[in-house]
Amino acid sequence: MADLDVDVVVIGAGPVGENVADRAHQQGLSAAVVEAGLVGGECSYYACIPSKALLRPVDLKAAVDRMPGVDAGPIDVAAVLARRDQFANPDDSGQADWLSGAGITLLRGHGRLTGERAVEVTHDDGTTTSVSARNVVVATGSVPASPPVDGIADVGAWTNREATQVKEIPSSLVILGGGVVGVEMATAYQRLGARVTLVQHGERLVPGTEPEAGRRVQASLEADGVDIRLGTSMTAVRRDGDEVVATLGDGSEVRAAELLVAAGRRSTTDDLGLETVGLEPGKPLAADDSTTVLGDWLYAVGDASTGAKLTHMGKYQARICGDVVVARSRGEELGGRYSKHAATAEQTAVPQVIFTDPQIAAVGHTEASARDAGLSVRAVSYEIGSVAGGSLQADDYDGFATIVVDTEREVIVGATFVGQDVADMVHAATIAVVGEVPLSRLWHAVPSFPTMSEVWLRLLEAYGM
Ligand SMILES: Cc1cc2nc3c(=O)[nH]c(=O)nc-3n(C[C@H](O)[C@H](O)[C@H](O)COP(=O)(O)OP(=O)(O)OC[C@H]3O[C@@H](n4cnc5c(N)ncnc54)[C@H](O)[C@@H]3O)c2cc1C
Ligand SMILES: NC(=O)c1ccc[n+]([C@@H]2O[C@H](COP(=O)([O-])OP(=O)(O)OC[C@H]3O[C@@H](n4cnc5c(N)ncnc54)[C@H](O)[C@@H]3O)[C@@H](O)[C@H]2O)c1
Repeated sequence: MADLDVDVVVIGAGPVGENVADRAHQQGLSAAVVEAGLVGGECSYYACIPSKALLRPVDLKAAVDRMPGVDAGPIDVAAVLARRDQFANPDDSGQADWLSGAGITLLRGHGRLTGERAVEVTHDDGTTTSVSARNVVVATGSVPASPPVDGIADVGAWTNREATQVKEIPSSLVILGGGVVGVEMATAYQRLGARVTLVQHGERLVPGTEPEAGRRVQASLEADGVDIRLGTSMTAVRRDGDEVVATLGDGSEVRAAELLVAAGRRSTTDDLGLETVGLEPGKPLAADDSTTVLGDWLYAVGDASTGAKLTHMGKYQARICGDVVVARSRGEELGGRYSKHAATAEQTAVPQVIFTDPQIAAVGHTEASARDAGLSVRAVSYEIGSVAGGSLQADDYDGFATIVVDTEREVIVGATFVGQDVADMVHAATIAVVGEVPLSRLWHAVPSFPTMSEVWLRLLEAYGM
């Protein structure tokens, strides 16, 4: 007999795990979540929330500085860090209270599968709780990947945790990785007073985006004074007194007070008992569109899975997963594409906002990824500064929009917006992509004057409407 028997046990109470439990519980199932660290996961304390709390003030100051007649004054770094603490104080009692208030059992400890529909939780004091559950959901998130750099384990390198919880901005920072974390943290730290060097082994920053987006962010970071080293890897790193000394592939050395490793993330599936159910530990769990991994009982969502490593996509998978578990518990058939039981947007319309200056807000395909997927596409671009709303938003507005049009169906399969304050513009594109709205109908979606959304009209005209 297990110590606890529930309909659903979720391993990992990050934003994604919490949402699965809530969705299933709200529809009448009993649910428990197992959490080894903080309820709320990486996103709340060490990732999305604190990083954006560091970025919003520097973004706002840059916008004000671009506007004649208003004066932002210098940044009060201590006040910025204090406000960050209000958002991301690593105390999870509020989130734990929310779970218990919602009627979801919280088991603090490390969860492992011990066989089909069976989980054991090892608590901090070494005691264990056995849980039997009709459904087991893996929502264990991810940890930073460690690139193969000699000496990296011995220099006290920062991960996203130290970077987002920092108490004092270091005089200098070398960042390994020019992906999303790398460019966001380069923006924040350079503008909060550190001298930043960014090392990226590819030829461009944020490689998954339209190439011009990476170039604009690079130009802006360089204008801020960030030293960007593209096309070179870090090969070795050592401490020399108070400094870290990084050796790059071209033989050059970079010295800085701290090193931040931002070289991607690895799904946390290595110590999860996956071998007890015939799965290989240490890899992202491959789930189908219904988020199912095995049979009708094992599911994977969020960063632990092969899906997009983004909070909003994980929470979308969580809603799908909760509804699938509920449907199966009621003996109902699962619906198809675009039902509540299929995470179809994972294949067609993943949105992401990168909070650099300029911001990059994109959804669906880039031109290159659409061609790689075998689509016949035409991409058109337009400078946002050339529409009245853009020129009013900022002098010399630096930014553009691109739409990728499937020429056979005449629908948009991807869009990218780059520039100041474009974050919220991407959702209109997400609706157009998911809705497969024909261009002939989009022509009647009239953007208000004078807003930056008028770029939609110019894009359609550029396409030939
Ligand atoms: C610096 C940074 C900034 C980011 N900014 C954004 C952003 O702006 N927008 C965005 O959409 N995404 C952002 N992301 C990505 C986002 O943080 C992740 O996609 C999101 O946290 C994934 O949620 P999750 O619940 O799957 O995993 P996590 O948040 O990692 O939570 C997993 C939880 O599972 C627990 N756990 C793991 N193993 C076990 C176990 N065996 N037993 C019990 N508990 C366990 C962990 O302690 C953790 O609390 C950012 C990431 C980083 C690193
Ligand atoms: N605003 C957001 O949505 C947001 C913000 C931060 C992070 N995230 C998510 O968190 C995840 C992790 O972000 P990330 O930036 O760590 O990963 P990433 O995969 O976006 O970027 C890692 C980068 O590091 C580079 N790299 C890897 N090894 C290297 C080496 N040895 N030397 C030099 N460069 C090297 C890669 O070329 C790559 O560009 C991503 O999935 C991202 O989407 C999202």
